[in-house]
Amino acid sequence: MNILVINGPNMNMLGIRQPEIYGHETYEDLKSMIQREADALGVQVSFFQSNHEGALVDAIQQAYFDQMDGIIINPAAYTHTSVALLDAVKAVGIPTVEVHVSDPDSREEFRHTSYLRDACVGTIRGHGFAGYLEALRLLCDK
Ligand SMILES: O=C1C[C@@](O)(C(=O)O)C[C@@H](O)[C@@H]1O
Repeated sequence: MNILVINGPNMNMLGIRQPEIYGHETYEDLKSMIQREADALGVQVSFFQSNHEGALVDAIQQAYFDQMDGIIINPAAYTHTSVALLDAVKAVGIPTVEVHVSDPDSREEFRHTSYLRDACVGTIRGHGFAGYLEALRLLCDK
C-alpha cells in the first residue's frame, strides 16, 4: 500500500509558526512520526510539502499516475479557499483524508469552510500530529 502525505503552505514552518497552536515539533519531526507508524503498519509513505497551490494540484495528479492507494492532505490555508484542490482530489478518485493539526472549526470564522471536506473519506481536526497517524490507520482499514 502506497500513501502520499501532502502538506500545504507554512507547514514547513512547524515548530516556528505559532507554537501555541501548532506545537514545538518541526515538519521533520512530523515526517519521522508518520514514517514510524507507516513502518509499523507495513505501508509505504512518501511526503510532499509546498507553499504553492499549483504545485499541490500537480502532486495530487501525480499520485494518480504513480497509482497511489491513498492521500493524506493538510491543505493548510488552501483548505478555506481552493476549488482547484477540491477538483484535483475529485479528479484522481484516490481515497483522501483531510487532516488539520488544530481544529479550524473552533478558530476564526473564515477557517470554518473546507472546500475539500466533501471530497474526502474523512476529516481529522484538532488532534495535533497524531491526526496524521489516525488518517494513516483509517486509510489502511479501508
Ligand atoms: O495553515 C493552517 C494549518 C491548518 O490546516 C491546521 O493544520 O490546523 C489549519 C488552517 O486553518 C491553517 O491555515
